[in-house]
Amino acid sequence: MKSRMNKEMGEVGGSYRSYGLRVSRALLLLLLSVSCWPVYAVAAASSLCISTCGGCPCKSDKFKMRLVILEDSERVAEWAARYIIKRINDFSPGPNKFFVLGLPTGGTPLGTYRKLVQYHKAGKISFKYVKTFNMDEYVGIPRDHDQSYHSFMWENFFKHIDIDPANAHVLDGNAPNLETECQQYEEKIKEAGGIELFMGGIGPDGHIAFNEPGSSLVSRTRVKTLNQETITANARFFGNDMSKVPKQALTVGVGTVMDAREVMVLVTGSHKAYALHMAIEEGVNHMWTVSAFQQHPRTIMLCDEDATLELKVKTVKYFKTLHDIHSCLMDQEPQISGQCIAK
Ligand SMILES: N[C@@H]1[C@@H](O)[C@H](O)[C@@H](COP(=O)(O)O)O[C@@H]1O
Repeated sequence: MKSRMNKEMGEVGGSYRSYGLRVSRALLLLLLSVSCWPVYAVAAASSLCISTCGGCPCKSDKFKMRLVILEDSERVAEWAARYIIKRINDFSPGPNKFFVLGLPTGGTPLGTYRKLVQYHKAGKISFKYVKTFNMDEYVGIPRDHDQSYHSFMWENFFKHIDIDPANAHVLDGNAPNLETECQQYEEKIKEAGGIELFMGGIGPDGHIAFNEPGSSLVSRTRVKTLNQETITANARFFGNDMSKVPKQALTVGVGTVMDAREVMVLVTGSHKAYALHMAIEEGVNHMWTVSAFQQHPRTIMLCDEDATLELKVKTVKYFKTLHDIHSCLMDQEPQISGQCIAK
């Protein structure tokens, strides 16, 4: 009887509480709708403000995957370089606090490396207290081969900046024991404190690093046999002679990249458009390994207009609006196009 009374009292109390809750929720909504008005003016939808920021004033740094669309590859390179610089400088690295940066090779990040070198020469960024870990390396070609990823990184980036070569890590594709090399690479990343920002590129089949279609989405650094599409795509670097393209590589796993605190994937050109569609608009799928980053808490997919050709107009519009709002409200990234439309 007593317990029934208590229950009834509880229910009555509950209804008072839920009435109170409803009132405070209404007040909160009223407050949000007043303080969010610049966002509403742009987004024309209150749900956008709440789903992207978790509520105004949009200062949360927790995102789902973001897609930043810029006009062309030149702007992508500029944006990526400035973003890296901002992240390193905000981190304030020092002798006891190294910024750990993951890096890719390939044609796509070349422009970003060029810009980083320019900014370094202009005194805007130092790599003295930065440790880098590259994504991958071919197996079996000499380290000083002009197409090894060691040579690529040295020629295009490391030799132009003030990084201590001992802090610039690239997997050794000629190690006596390749499995041990891969295990030790994982340990070195851990010892360095994990990767703060991992920049990546993708192949036309949506692979990240050398995690070819069908790779496990929780894979770690390992030896990988390359598939025909990747060998064909990379033949351009070997005088278009497929027989000269290495057939195996060492690569960080999808899981290794997923462990990074932040990931930024560069995607440029119409030949990557289908991969971008699979990465953004379809579900997580090990046949398109880059799609795994839909489940990473802090991933930026940075692309040019050409790479969006296979996306729905609605998707492009949604992310473009979101990007403008974020750039403006977060003041967290470089403003390339300049104008903050929400202010
Ligand atoms: N292992 C590399 C990847 O890390 C790179 O992302 C991809 C795309 O290269 P590109 O940027 O030249 O298209 O090529 C290779 O497969």
